[in-house]
Amino acid sequence: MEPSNGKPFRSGCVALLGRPNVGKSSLANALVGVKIAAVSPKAQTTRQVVRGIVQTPEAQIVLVDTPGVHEPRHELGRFMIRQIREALEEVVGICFLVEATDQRLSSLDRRILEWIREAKRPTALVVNKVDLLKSPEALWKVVALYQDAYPFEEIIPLSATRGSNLDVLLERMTSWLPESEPLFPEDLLMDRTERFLAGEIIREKVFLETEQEVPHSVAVLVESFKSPDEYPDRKRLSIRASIVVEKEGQKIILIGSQGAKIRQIRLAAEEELESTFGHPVNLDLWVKVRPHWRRSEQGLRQMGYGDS
Ligand SMILES: Nc1nc2c(ncn2[C@@H]2O[C@H](COP(=O)(O)OP(=O)(O)OP(=O)(O)O)[C@@H](O)[C@H]2O)c(=O)[nH]1
Repeated sequence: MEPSNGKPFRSGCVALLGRPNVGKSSLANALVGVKIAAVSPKAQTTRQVVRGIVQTPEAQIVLVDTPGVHEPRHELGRFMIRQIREALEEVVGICFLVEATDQRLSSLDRRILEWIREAKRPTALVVNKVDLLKSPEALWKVVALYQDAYPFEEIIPLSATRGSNLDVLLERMTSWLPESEPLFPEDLLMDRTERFLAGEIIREKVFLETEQEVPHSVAVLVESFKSPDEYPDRKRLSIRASIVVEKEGQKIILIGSQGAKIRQIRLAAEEELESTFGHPVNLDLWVKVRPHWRRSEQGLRQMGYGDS
């Protein structure tokens, strides 16, 4: 495949890596231009690697959005960490995301830097959330903090939510890619199905509407996903999903007084599903209890978190 400027086409995978909540999924969504991954102010929103595809005239950049690096406390956490390690083997470059307001290197950051050393890939320090900074001096401080710990090839300050400096990041990532035919079909935006995305949108709304341990105990199973073509009046997308929690008490919280909480979640999810898929949506939500599903491999597999 020849791009318009006559240079050979490039294609490859680049990892977005960092602690929970630094904005990896927000950056993936901003670069792809549509939502491919759930975003919330709570740590560990992302649980599975999602690949988002950015197509430019010269290149196809496959962004590998990874779960936040954390100290796992159960099988789900270990599954998330395994995926991150596997992703690092597949990529040709790494974007290490940190926050512009960071004051010191955490133990998680140090662990990530060890993995980066082992991976031996070109790595950019991506300082996200620069919109929160009050002065340019504050940016120099955070850059110096991380630069002292690792010789990054590139330093790119940006804001994923404001969309600033994304073009510079894309340019740098493109320079890492080998000459190659596109890895994915050109019209594809992500490596997951619409059904998967629907489940993630519902789970994101649970994260946004619940507190403490409840969001982390939740899995969403999309039981049925019928596109308008399959639905009798041919105009609505019809989705039935179970929100699975670990304890009866969590189920009561999720349903809320007279069903108020689950209704709020359903309305928020319907609104986003409609704008994502471009059809009116009928969302049927059920809450189920599966004790300790996060603690066993079998429980994880039942919730769709299987090792590929
Ligand atoms: N102010 C500001 N907030 C941001 C920016 N980027 C992301 N955020 C917010 O940071 C929070 C975490 O964003 P996510 O994209 O879910 O972070 P993540 O790194 O994918 O998180 P995990 O799934 O826990 O690994 C959300 O509330 C985002 O809106 C930014 O550029 N500026």
